Amino acid sequence: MALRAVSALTWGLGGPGVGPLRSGTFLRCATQHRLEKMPSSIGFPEASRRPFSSHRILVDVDQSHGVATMKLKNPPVNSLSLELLTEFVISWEKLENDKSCRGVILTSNSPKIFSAGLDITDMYGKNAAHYAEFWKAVQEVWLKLYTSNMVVIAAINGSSPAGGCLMSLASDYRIMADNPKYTIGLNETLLGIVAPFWFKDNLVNTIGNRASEHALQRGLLFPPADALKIGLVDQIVPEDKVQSTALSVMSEWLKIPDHARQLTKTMMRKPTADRLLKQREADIQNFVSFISKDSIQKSLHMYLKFLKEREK
Ligand SMILES: CC/C=C\C/C=C\C/C=C\CCC/C=C/C(=O)SCCNC(=O)CCNC(=O)[C@H](O)C(C)(C)COP(=O)(O)OP(=O)(O)OC[C@H]1O[C@@H](n2cnc3c(N)ncnc32)[C@H](O)[C@@H]1OP(=O)(O)O
Repeated sequence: MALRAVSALTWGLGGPGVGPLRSGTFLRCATQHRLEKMPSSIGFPEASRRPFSSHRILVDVDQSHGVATMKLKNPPVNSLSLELLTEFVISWEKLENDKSCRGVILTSNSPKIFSAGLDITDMYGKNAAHYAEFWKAVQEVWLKLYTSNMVVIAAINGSSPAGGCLMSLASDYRIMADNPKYTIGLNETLLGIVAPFWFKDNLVNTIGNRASEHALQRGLLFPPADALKIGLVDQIVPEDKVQSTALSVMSEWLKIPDHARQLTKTMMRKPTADRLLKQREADIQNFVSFISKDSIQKSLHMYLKFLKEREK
């Protein structure tokens, strides 16, 4: 009972839009008290777990530690379809509105693939209204992730091209499974398409201008060790340690008082998010006209054909 009161006060102080810190020392002690009890593996005690799910998103909230694990579940390759993106936003808002949730670990339910990126079939052979709705959903997911008040850790347990890489980039910290078969990067040019300015901004903010120029123009997909070298991921760990590492990194991040971390995150990220927010509609129109071009549709058709016919 006593612990519950302390936790509620701590989270109340740290939640979004709350007043100034009353006692930094108390907050730190209370937070640490809770975090010391955080398990180093996924085995949350049943009583404090509150799972919820939709067709393509599985969420498990560990209420006693204020950490949710969100898993993408869209077989076979976790492509980011309009349906998945829509369900993602609904689940995300639920977590944002849950004062007890301070951090989210974003991962995949499929072995070997974090996410194959945007669902190409949502960008091919559809009408302008569909493309517009799809792109708005892509923007929304990125904005939610990039500007979240919660600590977001990407536990990248498989390949993560293009849109999958973007979701990782929008997180606060990236941990990738150290398997050379997996790759991560913004490979849009290989499909004959172009990463929009806000994908590019997020990449530049993460790995710098020169490395981004190189990576983006060539559509490079990096194996984990190379991704670590250029700072595209923060840590690589054996495959079976991705989730436990994410939990222990999360416990470190959650030692920082929420309001101070959140204000700092906003200071760092707001200009980039605002750049999209200021021209959101124009960005949608730009996408629709770009993706509707015959030449681009032809490129996507060829790429889908290549994916289906290539040797495995
Ligand atoms: C000045 C600026 C001007 C203009 C800019 C304006 C606007 C911007 C315009 C566009 C921006 C778009 C940004 C796009 C972002 C993206 O994310 S595009 C998607 C890129 N993704 C990829 O390239 C990954 C492709 N997939 C793979 O490499 C592999 O599938 C995999 C490594 C992920 C997994 O490999 P395997 O396990 O071997 O699985 P398969 O390859 O057999 O795949 C199974 C099945 O799934 C289908 N599939 C794979 N990826 C996708 C996908 N992204 N979308 C839809 N479907 C996909 C694949 O074809 C197989 O289908 P079947 O053969 O089973 O039918």
